[in-house]
Parts: sequence; C-alpha cells; structure tokens
Amino acid sequence: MSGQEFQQVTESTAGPAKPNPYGPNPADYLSNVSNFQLIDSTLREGEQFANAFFTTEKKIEIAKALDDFGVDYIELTSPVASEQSREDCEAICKLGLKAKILTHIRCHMDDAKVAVETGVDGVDVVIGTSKFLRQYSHGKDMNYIAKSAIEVIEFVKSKGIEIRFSSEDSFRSDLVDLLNIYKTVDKIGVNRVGIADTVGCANPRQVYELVRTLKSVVSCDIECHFHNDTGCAISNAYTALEGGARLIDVSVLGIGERNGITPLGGLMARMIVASPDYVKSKYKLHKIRDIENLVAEAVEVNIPFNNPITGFCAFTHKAGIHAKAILANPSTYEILNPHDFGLKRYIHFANRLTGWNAIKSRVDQLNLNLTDAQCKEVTTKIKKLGDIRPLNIDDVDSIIKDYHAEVSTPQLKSISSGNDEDLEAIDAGEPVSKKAKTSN
Ligand SMILES: CC(=O)SCCNC(=O)CCNC(=O)[C@H](O)C(C)(C)COP(=O)(O)OP(=O)(O)OC[C@H]1O[C@@H](n2cnc3c(N)ncnc32)[C@H](O)[C@@H]1OP(=O)(O)O
Ligand SMILES: O=C(O)CCC(=O)C(=O)O
Ligand SMILES: [Mg+2]
Repeated sequence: MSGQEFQQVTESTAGPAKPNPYGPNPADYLSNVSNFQLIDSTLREGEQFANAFFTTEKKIEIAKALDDFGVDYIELTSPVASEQSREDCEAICKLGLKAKILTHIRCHMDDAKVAVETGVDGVDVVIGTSKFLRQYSHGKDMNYIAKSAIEVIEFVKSKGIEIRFSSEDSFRSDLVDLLNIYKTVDKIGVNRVGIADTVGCANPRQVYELVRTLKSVVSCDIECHFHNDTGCAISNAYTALEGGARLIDVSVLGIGERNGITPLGGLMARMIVASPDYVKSKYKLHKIRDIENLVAEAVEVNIPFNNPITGFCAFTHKAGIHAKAILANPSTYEILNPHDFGLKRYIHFANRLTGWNAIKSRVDQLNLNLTDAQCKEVTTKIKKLGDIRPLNIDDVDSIIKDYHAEVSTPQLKSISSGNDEDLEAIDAGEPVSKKAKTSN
C-alpha cells in the first residue's frame, strides 16, 4: 500500500473535535444504564418456576430480603390465582417495606377489582398481543384489547395507585398493533408500559430497536421482561436500558416459567461494570449470596457452578498465566471485584496447569523460604503428580513441605530417602505426604 492509499485521519483532516453533550455514544442521552430500576418478580414470575412453592412465611422472608437488598418494586402473584395468594399479597403489603408492592393481573375488570383491594402500591396489567396468544390464549382482537385496557387502567387509576400496561409476547406481535395499543394507554395515562419477551425469542438488536421505537411514541417509562430460553435474558435487559427502558423485571436466580427470566445477580454483574457508582450506592451487593441461597433452598435447587458472582468458581483463577497476573494485579483477569459482593478470590494452584509464580505465593503463605529456582523445581514436582491424578491443596502443601525439608536440612534427605516413616514424621498431620513422595 502506498502512502497515498492510506491516509491517517488526524485532527486537522477530521476537523476540530466537537464535544458530545451525551457522552461517547451519540445515543447515550436516552440510555438508562445509570438510572434504572428493578422490579423483582421472584414472588410472581418466580412462583411460576416448576419447583416453586412458597409458604406465606417464606414469601415474607424473601420479600424482606429483596427490600433490604434495595429493589425498587416487588411483584406478587395475582390475588385471583388462589385464596392464599390473595391473603399473602395482603400480608406483604402490610409489612411496610420501602419497595413498592405490585401485583400482576390479566387485563380484566374481575381481576382488577380484587387487586385494588389488596393494599398494593400498583397493578401490573398484561394481555397477549401476538397472533398466537390472540388465537390460542384469550381469543380477543386488538379492538377488544384496547377497550378492556382502557377500562382496567381507568379503574386502577381511580384508586390512586400505580398502573402498568404490558403486551405479552411483544416481539411476535405486529409492530403497528403494538405501537397503537401503547399510544392509546400512554394517552390516557399509565406509569409504565411493558415489553415482554414471553418466549425468549428476542436478540439484543431487536430489543434495542423495539425499545427505541416505543420510546419515540410514549412519554411514560418503559419496563422490560425477558425470558431466557435462548440465553439472551441478561444481554437483552442491558440493551433495553441502553435503548431507553427504565425498569427491568428480574427474579432471584432467574427463576420463572420454563428456564426463567433475567436473574437479579447476573444483571447486577452486568450493571456494576457499566455503572459502578450507581449500582454500588443503590443496592446491597453483598446480600446477593444470602438471597440466592434463601431462594435456592426454598425451591430446592443448587446455585449453578457458573452463576455470575456466586457460582462456586466465579472468582477462582486456575491457569498459571492467569494466576501470575492476578497476583500482580487482579484486574488483569477480573472484570468484577469479589470484594464488591462480600466475596473472596481464590487461586487454584493444585493442578498441572499451575505455574511457579502461583506456587511461590503458596510457599510464602506457608511461611517457608524457597528461592525462585527452588520454587520452579518444586512446581515441576507438583505438575508431575498433577499429570497422574487430580490434586488437592494438601497434596501440594505436602510436596512443598517435603521439598522444603529436603533443601533446607540436607541431612534429612538421607534419612528419609526410601523411608516413608521418616517422611511422615517430618510432615506429621499431612495425610497425603506418602502419596506425594511415592509419585515423586
Ligand atoms: C406470561 C405470563 O406469565 S402471564 C401471568 C401468568 N400468571 C398466571 O397465570 C397466574 C396464575 N393463574 C391462575 O391461577 C389461573 O390461570 C387464573 C386464576 C388466572 C385463571 O384461571 P381459570 O379461570 O381457571 O382459567 P385458565 O387458567 O384455564 O385460562 C386462562 C383464562 O384467562 C384468559 N386470559 C388469559 N390471558 C388473559 C389476559 N391477559 N387478559 C384477560 N384474560 C386472559 C383466557 O382466555 C382464559 O379464559 P377462559 O376462562 O375464557 O378460558
Ligand atoms: O407482565 C409482563 O410484562 C410480563 C408477563 C410475563 O411474565 C411474560 O410475558 O413472560
Ligand atoms: Mg414471564
């Protein structure tokens, strides 16, 4: 390529830089990434999870934990679902939580009349707008939907509480139908309109486009609800906020119908990267583990090993290259700081992928003195055993201690060589020292 074919763009060729009032992305002025709210639906969508059965006491415990964490809203199962559901809804409303309490109903006056009597701060109304739901669920056309939406919204508003209108299966609904119904409800006045990816079919680009389009036709806040069937629930939630949505529905561990919705913890992991100050000042992040354990126990599931933040290995570094850099500066291989969540990081050095830097760090932890060259030598021994079988910390510590004893008191070497009894004596209390020695 000649110099003429490739012209570097400089300030003089590009013209003077213009300050962007909205930040680096020209569309940032619509973004709510640093100003979002959470609607926790563990006690509504989460109750639709196959394993879920919450007693009244458990619902109260979960509601209090979510409130303490700092969610803005707690959404509860429809009071028309069952007698107990209604009583539980009333009981939670009486707790005097900081979070606003919502209940979730069909777009029908029968449901609305019961909902407004429960003491909730707001009602989330939903009705399917896709051809699937219009044909196979409620069987109503868009005119009927608009008429009943207006009736329900006006009734709930007359009670002085919040009202949200949502279209179910929004991403498989006709765009013109959608925009018309949202315009209609926005005109009569709602607190929020909701977009729901009921079947988890949407991708982030579609989410961004729909939110932006909707944003241009309504003046109220936009709430979004994403199912995780195709694994996009967190990214869709994030993109919705970028597009200008204000509220995201989450549940603890993402529990909900089928494989659930955007998980609270996973969304926090995403959002702390995008808006650290906002997220850290608003939510008690160190409570995530306790809340997840509470809900996991209640619905009898384990926390997934690869769960963001709380998966058992979420802050465990293994390969030697990673370990060396983590020891020098954790940010090298960590986008999340475990301390922000009240957690610790670990280096998994007991394996054949380890490196001498990680082993040196273990040597230091054991308060032993080995030179760098000695650390490299003992690392070779550890790797050899790691080629034969999985290792544990005791294995590694034994090898290190044996090696340390060998190099620091050479006279023991002759006593111990070929004599298991002597090694045991040196490493009393180290159950695997024999194995370690045998394999060396
Ligand atoms: C995508 C979602 O997660 S939406 C929320 C889902 N939540 C729930 O379903 C709450 C738990 N549900 C229940 O307890 C029951 O389904 C009830 C009490 C709501 C209704 O029970 P039933 O009267 O026995 O009806 P069933 O559950 O069989 O069918 C649903 C009915 O609601 C109607 N319907 C469904 N969605 C809506 C809607 N958004 N607005 C108005 N009516 C609706 C259906 O047409 C059907 O009516 P039908 O009696 O004419 O057949
Ligand atoms: O009310 C809503 O916005 C969402 C309802 C729901 O759970 C869904 O569509 O998956
Ligand atoms: Mg749902």
